[in-house]
Order: sequence, then C-alpha cells, then structure tokens
Amino acid sequence: MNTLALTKNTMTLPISQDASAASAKDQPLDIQTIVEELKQASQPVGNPFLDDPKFYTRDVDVFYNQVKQAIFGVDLDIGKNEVIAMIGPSGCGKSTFLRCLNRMNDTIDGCKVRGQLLLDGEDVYAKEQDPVLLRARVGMVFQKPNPFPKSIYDNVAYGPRIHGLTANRSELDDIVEESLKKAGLFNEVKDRLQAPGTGLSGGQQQRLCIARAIAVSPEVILMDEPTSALDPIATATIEELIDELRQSFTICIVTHSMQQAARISQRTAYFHLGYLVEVNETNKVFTNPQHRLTENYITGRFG
Ligand SMILES: Nc1ncnc2c1ncn2[C@@H]1O[C@H](COP(=O)(O)OP(=O)(O)OP(=O)(O)O)[C@@H](O)[C@H]1O
Repeated sequence: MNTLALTKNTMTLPISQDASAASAKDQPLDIQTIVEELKQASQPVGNPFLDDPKFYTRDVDVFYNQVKQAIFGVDLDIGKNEVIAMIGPSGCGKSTFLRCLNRMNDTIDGCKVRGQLLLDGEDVYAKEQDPVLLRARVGMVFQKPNPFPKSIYDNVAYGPRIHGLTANRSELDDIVEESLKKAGLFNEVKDRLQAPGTGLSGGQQQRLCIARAIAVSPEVILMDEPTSALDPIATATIEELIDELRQSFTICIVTHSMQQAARISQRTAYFHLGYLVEVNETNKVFTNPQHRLTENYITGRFG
C-alpha cells in the first residue's frame, strides 16, 4: 500500500490546534483515503474567492486523452496585481491548471478543459475568443528560457510586430527599450541589441523572455517554474523583478521552491492529486496551514 505518513511536527510550525485535531492528524493515510476526502470537499480550505477578481475559475476539470483526469473541480479566483504561487507535489496538476488560464492546453493533443474560466468577466473558452489575442493578454514564461533564434531586439519586437502595435520604427524602438527596462535587462544589453538572444546567459535569457512577454502589454503573466534552471543570483534578480512587475500585472507562478513562494507571493494555492486543497494569504499558508496535506507538504513530509 502506498502510505503517506502524515505526522505532525510542532517543532517547525507554529500551528494552533486542539489535541483531538492533532491526534486525528497523526494518523497515517493511504492515497485512496486522501482521494475520497478530497472528492468530498466541496471547495478548497481557506480563501479561494475574491471580490472583483482578474480571473474567476469555477469547477475546472482537465482531462488528457479522455482517460486521465489531471484537474478535478477547481474553484479559484486570482486577484488584480497579485502574485499567486501554485505549489504542490510533482504531478499534482499545477502546470496543467496554469495552462488553462491562457488556453495553452489547446496546443496539447487530447487535452480537454471543462468548467468556467473568466478573465475580467469574459469567457476565456468562448467560441469567439481568439487564443492568439488571449495569449497576448495572458503571457507566459516557461521553465527553460526559450528565446527565438533572433537578435535581442527582434525577440522583444516580435509580439508588437505580429499584433501590429506600432506605426513606425521609432515606436517599436521605444517599446523594445521600455520592455527591456521593465525586465531589468536594458543596461546589460543596450550596446548589443542586434546580438543573438541565445548568446545571453541563462538568467539574462529568462529576463529577455519576460521582456518579450511584457512587450505586448499583457494583463497577466503566467510563470511555470521560471527560475528552476537558474543559479541563485539570477533567481534573486528574477524574484526582485516579479515584485516590481506586480505593480502593473497579475502574476501566477508555479514553483517547487516554498522559500520562493513565501518570498514573492501574496497568496498561495496548494494542489494535491489534481485537487485544489487550500488557498490563502501566503503567510497563513506557511505559518498556519489549515489542511493537513498542506501542512505535511510544507514541512517536507512528502512531495
Ligand atoms: N501531455 C500530457 N499527456 C498526458 N498526461 C499528462 C500530460 N501532461 C501532464 N500530464 C499528467 O497530468 C498530471 C498533472 O501534470 P502537471 O504537469 O500539470 O503536474 P505538475 O504539478 O505541474 O507537475 P511537476 O511539478 O512535476 O511539473 C500528471 O499526472 C501528468 O503525468
């Protein structure tokens, strides 16, 4: 039997619970019991709903190839100008859920999304919704920096060009400069804008990808483990940048680093086996998690 030992370590987390709750938490649980419990919970623990959210998602299910259900009935609001971190054990569906938000799952054969997803009240999956325009509003930065095999300038200019956002070269120059500045890269590359983007360091390439996403003036930026391929210094630079970008954008970030989630996000959503288990203000999730699965994950007992 695949047993997850769910024991409580009060040495590492200041959690206030009565003795009976604590002893219930000490019971080891098998996966089937956990799944039954998650199925029965009608909504996540904590605070998944917001007034006037940027994204409103209800009862979201995702299937791969009609057989594998990766996301089960997720209800989650994402606020304006917030950084929300999505955490959870490998395979729990964080990336799958993230990709629902800008229909990147449409690009995966056999992937089907069900449920209600609204961006500023507008149905993301409506027939008349153009996924290319949607992805300009909801940009994405991936785990591995993926600059185009083009110059630094052309990487950033690409989106504004295909969306016809500028009337002339001077306007395009301004967007490229402004986007590189917002991504904290301009000073490092201003004398070599025609050099290949792929010639930059990993951290610089990731900031170039962020500049490319910013150049089309998105409203939301989705980040799927954006620093996992970077060293600690490049990671710190990106984390500072995320904090600045929050002034202008909503940011949803999938991360395996709980320290990172704690440093940069205002709210944290904990996923487990495809269910959204808990969502709350980040400091609450990390100091006083309400669900034992969250607690066990953040104290390192599984994941
Ligand atoms: N293209 C695909 N086809 C079939 N199954 C998939 C596909 N992509 C993901 N899955 C499955 O869906 C589930 C959720 O995967 P997902 O990548 O969203 O999880 P995750 O929490 O982001 O994982 P990780 O932290 O390891 O990146 C997993 O069981 C995974 O094997």
